[in-house]
Amino acid sequence: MPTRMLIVFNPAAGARRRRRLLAALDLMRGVGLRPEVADTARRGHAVELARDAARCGVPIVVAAGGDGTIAEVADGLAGSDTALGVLPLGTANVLALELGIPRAPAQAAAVLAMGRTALLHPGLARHADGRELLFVQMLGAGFDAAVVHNLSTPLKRAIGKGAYVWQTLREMPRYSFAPIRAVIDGRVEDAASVIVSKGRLYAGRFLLAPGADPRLEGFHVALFRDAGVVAAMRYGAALPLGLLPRLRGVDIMVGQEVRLDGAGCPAQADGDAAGCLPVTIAAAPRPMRIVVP
Ligand SMILES: Nc1ncnc2c1ncn2[C@@H]1O[C@H](COP(=O)(O)OP(=O)(O)OP(=O)(O)O)[C@@H](O)[C@H]1O
Repeated sequence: MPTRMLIVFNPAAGARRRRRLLAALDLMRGVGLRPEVADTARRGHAVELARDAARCGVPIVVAAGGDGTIAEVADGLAGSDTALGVLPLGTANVLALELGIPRAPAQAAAVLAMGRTALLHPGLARHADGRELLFVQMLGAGFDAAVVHNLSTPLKRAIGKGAYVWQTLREMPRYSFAPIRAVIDGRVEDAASVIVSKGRLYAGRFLLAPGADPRLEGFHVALFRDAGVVAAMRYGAALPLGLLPRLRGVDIMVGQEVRLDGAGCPAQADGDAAGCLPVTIAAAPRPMRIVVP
């Protein structure tokens, strides 16, 4: 009996991604899978689609998109026995890179057909109004979140990662660099920006937190101590060179529970805007299974 599988796809992501999805679907059918596709109609819809599929006992729900879509599908599957699959069709695909999930449709389909799973430990951010947000890769507060909040989606669809570079250059002269207070398992730390990471990588293949692994519990918290344009330029230049974790003014701490405070400071989770501080971050109540190579 072929394995049932729901593929959750964001049609707003463009015709090129639809073509890559169709190629993957053909290959999946060829290796005995029975994929059904559900298109999202709006932001947040992937949570509902995944939750409904899990209630119906679908064994695997595949997020066909980037980290934002993966986080929404993971949110919908939380607490169920349905495994999360990934077809990396996003702009940065950080979780897929982290776990070695291939981008090419043929190889990605083969991974789903094998169905080997690992445990994934998502993070859960709680806002002051009680709203909760699940994330699989990272939550950023401060400068990188300002970039995400003000990023133009049409530009991102048109030029991909270049849109982040463009927006970073636009934010540098105008971002306020308001101070952030991080409380990591009770230790108080001050920073200009903070990234609470589940994984090693950031913004693609760039090294942020050596030793971090989304298959393990806990968080690596990168504290960017220095404020201002010059510091932001140093951090931005060190990232693609792989030097960020060793850079003066960057400290990485490990913890299980993180509280971030900073009046009006923007937050982003898995590359999507996630309101403002304060937030409290802890492990999601239950780990989940993810299909891996
Ligand atoms: N039908 C839709 N219309 C508008 N937005 C949607 C729709 N479906 C999903 N979205 C939103 O689009 C966001 C971005 O999608 P996704 O993360 O898959 O691609 P990406 O941003 O290009 O990839 P990456 O996270 O790797 O940069 C998702 O977080 C989701 O909330």
